[in-house]
Amino acid sequence: MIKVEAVSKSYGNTLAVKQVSFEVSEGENLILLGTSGCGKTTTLKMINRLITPDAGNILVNGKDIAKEKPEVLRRGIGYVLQNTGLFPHYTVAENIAIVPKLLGWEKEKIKSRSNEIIEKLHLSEKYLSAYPGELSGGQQQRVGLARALVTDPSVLLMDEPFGALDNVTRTSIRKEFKGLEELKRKTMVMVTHDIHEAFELADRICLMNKGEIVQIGTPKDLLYKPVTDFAKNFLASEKLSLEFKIISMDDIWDLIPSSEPVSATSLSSSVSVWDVMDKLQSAPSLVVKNPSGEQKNIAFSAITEAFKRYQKKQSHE
Ligand SMILES: Nc1ncnc2c1ncn2[C@@H]1O[C@H](COP(=O)(O)OP(=O)(O)OP(=O)(O)O)[C@@H](O)[C@H]1O
Repeated sequence: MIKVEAVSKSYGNTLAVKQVSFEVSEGENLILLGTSGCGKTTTLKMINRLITPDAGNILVNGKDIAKEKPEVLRRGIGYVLQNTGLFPHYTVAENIAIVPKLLGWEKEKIKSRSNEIIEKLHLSEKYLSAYPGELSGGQQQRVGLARALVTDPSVLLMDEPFGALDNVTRTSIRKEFKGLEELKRKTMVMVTHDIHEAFELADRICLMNKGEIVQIGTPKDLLYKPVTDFAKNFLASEKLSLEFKIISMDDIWDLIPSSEPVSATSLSSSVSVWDVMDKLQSAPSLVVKNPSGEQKNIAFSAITEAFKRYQKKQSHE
């Protein structure tokens, strides 16, 4: 659990972070989102004491971090840096082994855990002896994540973890990231300026502007209940595509007419409207099943109609 209480930081005359407070529950992924220079990275780096706040308190797992030795604190917090931050003259195995070595792990334990984490992140073991420069951007990103996860820390901080990747790699790695078992129990704070990334990965989003928090809430809160014009305008140009991605078939289930299923295979109703519409490009209809086992046959007209009605309902709430 992470608790940030009224934290501020200035660089000379620049007030980079002003009275920022938030909590991240165990197992939650909070994403700091905002325009360039709004204080996201400074906020993140204060959580592992890479930057010292001028005022306020930060607690990690109940302990005031100001009272802990920075190096001890950092060994317990996974950190994925912008542009991976891998040491170019260390092999992949050596990069991954940095924190385990500091913790005094036996050689064999380092080796077996490195192999395990590399496999979980879908990287071949053959890369362990390679140097970062010999890997693609996506592979380097996986190594950065492996290095942060190797000691299985309960807290993970990530600064634009997919920032250096091209759009196609970024989208696919993001999907994979979402499904990673190793990340399911982690308490995470992630920085991004990419709205779609934030909406796809966050449990809650902390929208920042000029060093201050504008709004903290679920993706749906931000879309349907923006608290200021800034929040509304920040998302305006992407609103429709974000809605397609965060509205699930569960959300619109009751708005879709019942019908007899016409296929033996079915999709889970937890999928997004976007995913179903994507699949409907190559099939006239498909069957979706909800958690109680009810199945509905979904065609393009039914889903668009239900989606429109859902949008209307939200705007009236
Ligand atoms: N070391 C520093 N010295 C002086 N000013 C700094 C320093 N680091 C950050 N700043 C300034 O503090 C403000 C917040 O910077 P920060 O990097 O936290 O923002 P950010 O939202 O992460 O931006 P970006 O997305 O561009 O990385 C900016 O105005 C930035 O120029």
